Amino acid sequence: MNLGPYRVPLVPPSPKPRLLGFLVLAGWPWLVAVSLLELFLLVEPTAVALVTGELVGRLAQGADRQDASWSGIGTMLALLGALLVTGNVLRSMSWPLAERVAGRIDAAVREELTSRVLALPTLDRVEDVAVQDELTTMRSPLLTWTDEGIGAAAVGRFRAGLTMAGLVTAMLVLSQVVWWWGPATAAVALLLGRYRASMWREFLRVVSGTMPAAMRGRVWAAMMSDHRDAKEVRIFGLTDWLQKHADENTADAARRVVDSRVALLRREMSVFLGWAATASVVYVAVATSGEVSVGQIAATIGAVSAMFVISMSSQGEDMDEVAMPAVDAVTRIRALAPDLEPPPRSDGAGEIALRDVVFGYGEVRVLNGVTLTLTPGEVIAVVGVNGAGKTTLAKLLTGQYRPRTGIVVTEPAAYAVYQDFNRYELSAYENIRIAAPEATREQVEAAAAAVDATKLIEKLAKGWETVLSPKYTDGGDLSGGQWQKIALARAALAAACGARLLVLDEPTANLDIEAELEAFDRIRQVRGQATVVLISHRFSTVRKADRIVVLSGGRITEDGTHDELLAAGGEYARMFRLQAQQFKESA
Ligand SMILES: Nc1ncnc2c1ncn2[C@@H]1O[C@H](COP(=O)(O)OP(=O)(O)OP(=O)(O)O)[C@@H](O)[C@H]1O
Repeated sequence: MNLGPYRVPLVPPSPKPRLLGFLVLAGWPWLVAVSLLELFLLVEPTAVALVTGELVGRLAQGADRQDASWSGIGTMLALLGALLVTGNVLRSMSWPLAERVAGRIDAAVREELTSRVLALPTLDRVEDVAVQDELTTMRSPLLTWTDEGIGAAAVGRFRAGLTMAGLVTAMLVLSQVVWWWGPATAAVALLLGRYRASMWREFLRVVSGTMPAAMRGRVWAAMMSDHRDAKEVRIFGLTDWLQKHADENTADAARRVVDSRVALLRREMSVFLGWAATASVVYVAVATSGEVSVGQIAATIGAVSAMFVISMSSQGEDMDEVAMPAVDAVTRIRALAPDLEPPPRSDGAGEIALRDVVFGYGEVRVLNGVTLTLTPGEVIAVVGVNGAGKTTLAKLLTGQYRPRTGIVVTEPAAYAVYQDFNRYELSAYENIRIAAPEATREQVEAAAAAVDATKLIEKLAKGWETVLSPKYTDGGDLSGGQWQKIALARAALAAACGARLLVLDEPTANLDIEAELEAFDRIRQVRGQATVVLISHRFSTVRKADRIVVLSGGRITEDGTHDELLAAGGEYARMFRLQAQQFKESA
């Protein structure tokens, strides 16, 4: 079934993603600093060659005439010393500075994307597979073995662009002797540099190709030691099986990387030999040209080695290869069209209602014309088989999804406890306070007391301050039911702090029957003015609601009190009797 353009599609990149465009995120002072430093370092080898040539020339002249101009030689020596010292100092700063600039770019990209995702008003956009894919791709280069992201690629590309300045300077020195020597040697340098860059690209492609196997290996290996997986790994005797999979995947990835690295080393040797041959030809040509001074010979030797250093130093294109999918992903996330309409909000009269609401995930329609009006302050239960769309309905009621068609009027002051509520690695106190960060200590403690969670918290190693995770020393690991009490305490706190709509999506599934009934009674007491929507498969609790609706086939098919629905003899009555029968039989 085609549901039409339910989501605003991701717009293809326009204009084309441009790596260098990310540089501005580092800030202009940093860019100027990198530019000046890199330009100096690129020109410095040639400047050293020139000064050396001049120095050697003067020394030779002086030796001939037995009257060396010592002041000129002294100046040249001072200049050479200054160049070498400054060059070495700046060279040691080059890498840290580039890293800093790259880090600033990556941080700015992360910050921007986080705020873009947070700005998406409804959850369906965040849950969109395409958006999640883009976010994963965007983050992935930061996780690869190269540890390089968009920032490093942009800086690399920028530095590669600057190398041309270095090459031109060295070329001019070489051309002083015979004009075409400069361009000819620079052409060879460029070709060899490009060949080397293409070899590295090939290597990176192989490494990227091994990432899935390496990741799989890591996942298998992690399952053997993860405390959550440990119980099944042991009971099913999976250790050897997992180890085999982990080894196979890791070994395969490692072998491909090593083979590729060896091939790369061999090819790099050929580049170096090629350059050695080129340099030899130039040296022989200079030495045999006859009309060249000793100084020019020295300058030529320096310029040739400067060209080699410059052409080999550029890693820019290699980094492009790793980062381009991320650059592409960032461009597409930036192009995410803003939502056309804001999420549903209250009309101010406290009304909460859905009218002819249609909603689906992708092509699959889940709600197919739901109409439901909640009376302020009532406790309404929603029942239905697994997958009927109860949680989906809850997310529409809390404004987290927008209906495809139809109208949702809801209460902005809404709070929900879903089945898969978050278990924050925070203290017990913070785990409850998170529902209303402005709450006072008294309110948090009262909320815990309201759902009978105080005792369990006080028994923890550090009481309220115990981090609720076994990963920490003195951390606490709660049972499923105990965690649900924490989640219910959040709901109680939200109600105490002004929530007008509480959605409880199977919040008591892990509690025993007695605890569940008690929890439900307590929530009723502390909810204040809030309307409560309860989703549950337990009819012992459901029957206590003021009203019950049945969700079936994407619609509300039954609506009434427990007694009314039993008397109607529909699906509710059938489900209720089935559960009641099971209880009788097992009693
Ligand atoms: N984020 C999602 N993306 C795609 N499909 C989804 C998503 N969430 C739910 N669904 C699908 O929508 C349907 C309704 O799911 P929902 O969770 O609303 O049902 P439910 O009535 O709460 O089920 P249960 O009683 O098992 O909790 C299911 O078929 C489910 O697979």
